[in-house]
Amino acid sequence: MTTFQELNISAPILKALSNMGFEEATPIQEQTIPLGLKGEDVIGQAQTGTGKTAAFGIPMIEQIEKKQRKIQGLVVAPTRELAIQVSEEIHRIGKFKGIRSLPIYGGQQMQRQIRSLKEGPHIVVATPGRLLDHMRRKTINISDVKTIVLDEADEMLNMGFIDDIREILKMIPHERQTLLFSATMPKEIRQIASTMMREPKEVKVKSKQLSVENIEQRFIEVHEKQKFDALTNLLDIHVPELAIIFGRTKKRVDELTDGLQARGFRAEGIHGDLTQGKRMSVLNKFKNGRIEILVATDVAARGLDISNVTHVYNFDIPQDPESYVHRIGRTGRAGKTGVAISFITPREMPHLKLIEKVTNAKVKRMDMPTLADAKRGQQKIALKKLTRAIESQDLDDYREEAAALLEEYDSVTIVAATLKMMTKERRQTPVTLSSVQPLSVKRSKDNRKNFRGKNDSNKKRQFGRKGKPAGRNRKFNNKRASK
Ligand SMILES: Nc1ncnc2c1ncn2[C@@H]1O[C@H](COP(=O)(O)OP(=O)(O)OP(=O)(O)O)[C@@H](O)[C@H]1O
Ligand SMILES: [Mg+2]
Repeated sequence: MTTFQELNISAPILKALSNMGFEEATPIQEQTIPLGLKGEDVIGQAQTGTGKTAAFGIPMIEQIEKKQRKIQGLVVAPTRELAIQVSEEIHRIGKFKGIRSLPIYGGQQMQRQIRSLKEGPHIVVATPGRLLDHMRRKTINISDVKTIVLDEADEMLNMGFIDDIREILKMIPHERQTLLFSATMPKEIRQIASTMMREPKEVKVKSKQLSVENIEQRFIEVHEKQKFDALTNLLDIHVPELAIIFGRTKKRVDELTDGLQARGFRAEGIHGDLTQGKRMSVLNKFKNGRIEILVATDVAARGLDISNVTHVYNFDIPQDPESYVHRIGRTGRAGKTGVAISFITPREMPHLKLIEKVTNAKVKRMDMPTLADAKRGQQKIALKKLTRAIESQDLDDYREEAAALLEEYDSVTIVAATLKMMTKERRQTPVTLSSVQPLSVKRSKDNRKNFRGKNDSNKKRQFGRKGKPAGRNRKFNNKRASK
């Protein structure tokens, strides 16, 4: 184990890391920070939740000249929430050095961002679309950037974002340092990446599997129509502290959220069609535990670091194995444990096999949960509460009544009645979801090519949002817009 002192990190950063409770460097930090400090280009791949943000954040911050009020570091991230989160983490790490970091993302007032940009941040963390808007309006100057990071690099270099990234890179000096980080890095993307870098050093943290070992991975084979009941039964059995449920489309997320609320769960949805204000308020409620379930499209699949997410449910199987890795990686972070359950229809079983192959992990089958299991789950909760009350000993106000009851009824009957009252009886409101097309898979040898569903075909990506031909609008039709 390596301490941050051993990595030659300056005192103000060390102080910040210690305040953040970071005692030792994680393996990806240990291996990439020295390279980053030397100014090398790095492709860093390590499992979800293992501290990649600090792995690129620390060397970037170390190389900033504080007195120069120019943007010297640029991080590009695929979603708004991630840009905000990364900017906050950079702010925390750079606090005692006096580093100013600014998130720039769509859905926020341009004027406000322009004002903040004028205040001279050292580091900007941006989503590509909004960054390009500022570049075109000349309201941002990135010609002094020394280090650029693509967080979630494989996502940033896939078809949906690649042209944006090329355009951004054109405006950054050639002698820049380029850092690419992700938990997944398919070969094709790695190749594209290396054309944008100078002799990149590739760091891949050795691990048997692509996903984190401390996530218990299971699947349930279930017909489409049984999915929703299976989900609510499972939730009653698991009683997650915080859970994320992933659905395939925005409509699906809305319907699932409504259905869960109808059955009495504190659930809210997040996807790309909501206003930025709504997206933020839902995410904050989830972080504070005011809602227990976040229903999401893949907009929440990458990078988000919310502690205490104990369960992830893939209500719909993700589009590709990489997406699976990122989705389940919202739990089991920073050494914690987590549970990930995927619902797989019989036709989708080949997808599961591919996920297992690509991630090199076994996803264990579990039985379909029944309503009786769910009721037992809720009884257990009541029992826990009752036991806690018994152990609290703060019962004197109730003893007299209790003694009186015991004269009339036997003790087992009284306890049974108490438990019954305390057990939450789930409303079994019928919920019907619109049907979705299962992911199609041709039974070819290389089924990876055919993994993407019909809704996500490349053909569709060549047209703008309203069926306009490719052009400026094309970028609105990539994954960013469809989440
Ligand atoms: N050295 C460390 N010691 C303790 N905690 C750490 C350390 N480094 C990072 N963390 C914490 O671990 C959590 C996960 O870190 P981070 O979000 O950077 O992971 P990641 O590797 O980027 O994951 P993902 O692939 O999902 O984006 C964060 O809460 C972060 O503050
Ligand atoms: Mg990350």
